Amino acid sequence: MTDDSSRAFVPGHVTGFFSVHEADDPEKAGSRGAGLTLSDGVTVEVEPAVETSMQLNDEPAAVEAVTRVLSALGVEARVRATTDLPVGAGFGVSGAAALGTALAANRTFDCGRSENELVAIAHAAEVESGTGLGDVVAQARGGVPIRLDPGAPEYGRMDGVPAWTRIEYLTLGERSTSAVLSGNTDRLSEVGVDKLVRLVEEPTLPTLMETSREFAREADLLTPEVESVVGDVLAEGGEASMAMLGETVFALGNGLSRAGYDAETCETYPAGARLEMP
Ligand SMILES: Nc1ncnc2c1ncn2[C@@H]1O[C@H](COP(=O)(O)OP(=O)(O)O)[C@@H](O)[C@H]1O
Ligand SMILES: CC(C)(COP(=O)(O)O)[C@@H](O)C(=O)O
Repeated sequence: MTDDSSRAFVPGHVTGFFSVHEADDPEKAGSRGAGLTLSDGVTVEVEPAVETSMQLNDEPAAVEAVTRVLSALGVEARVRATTDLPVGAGFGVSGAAALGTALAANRTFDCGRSENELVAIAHAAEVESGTGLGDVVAQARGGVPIRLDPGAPEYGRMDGVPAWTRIEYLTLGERSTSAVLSGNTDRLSEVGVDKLVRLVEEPTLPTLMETSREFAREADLLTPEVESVVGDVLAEGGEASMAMLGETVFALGNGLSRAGYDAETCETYPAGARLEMP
């Protein structure tokens, strides 16, 4: 790191179920739903540059939400994001990169914004890019977030499942979030609201997993591969579901390895996105 660079860490976030809420103002648009933030996340380093550029795991990369954040702050920067998480697989990597860029750029360039203002900038950038609706506010909160109302901090009401757990995940392939979000989401949203009502009545991890499984099936998002892996975990007495929106299965505890899969391991992340010590 150079003297004038700053670094932030943002947890990954898997959504279990969600409903889409559109609005003209991207700060008011978003999703309601629930998921888990993860100790596996994205580290973002920002330093001043003559012209904006971005790298993801040391390769040149384009994440629209990141460039939108830099434009909103009126700065040109070199952004370096690193992550062990698969990209485009339902872990909110684009939201994490946007939020990490907002936090680190604010410090590097002395932009003088508050945390809520930076979350709002990253949320709006993510919504306008079509790559996510609720990841940024969940990643800013940490834990096992329940998104009661959609939108940036000024609008979105949040709660959480008071829990900590080890998590395993297995990615079978990529799935474009923007392709799903730009299609008809009426049915998906109807099911998502239904599951939210259930989870609010009983805010526990088993209910989160059960409602997530029902959502994936009833909203017609399951693929045969994901369904078969989830079925194997359940058959061994474990809890698993599909990460929205990706070809990814996540399980509580050691559910995937117990079913014979070679899975990645992490845990829920108790806190929200944060700047790191220089
Ligand atoms: N190697 C890559 N694979 C997939 N997406 C990538 C890659 N590099 C950059 N991107 C960008 O990252 C973003 C991924 O967004 P999304 O599909 O919502 O996935 P995620 O669930 O990880 O947030 C998109 O903006 C895409 O253009
Ligand atoms: C499910 C999704 C719309 C996209 O999530 P991802 O593919 O991880 O960017 C998320 O942002 C949400 O609102 O819950």
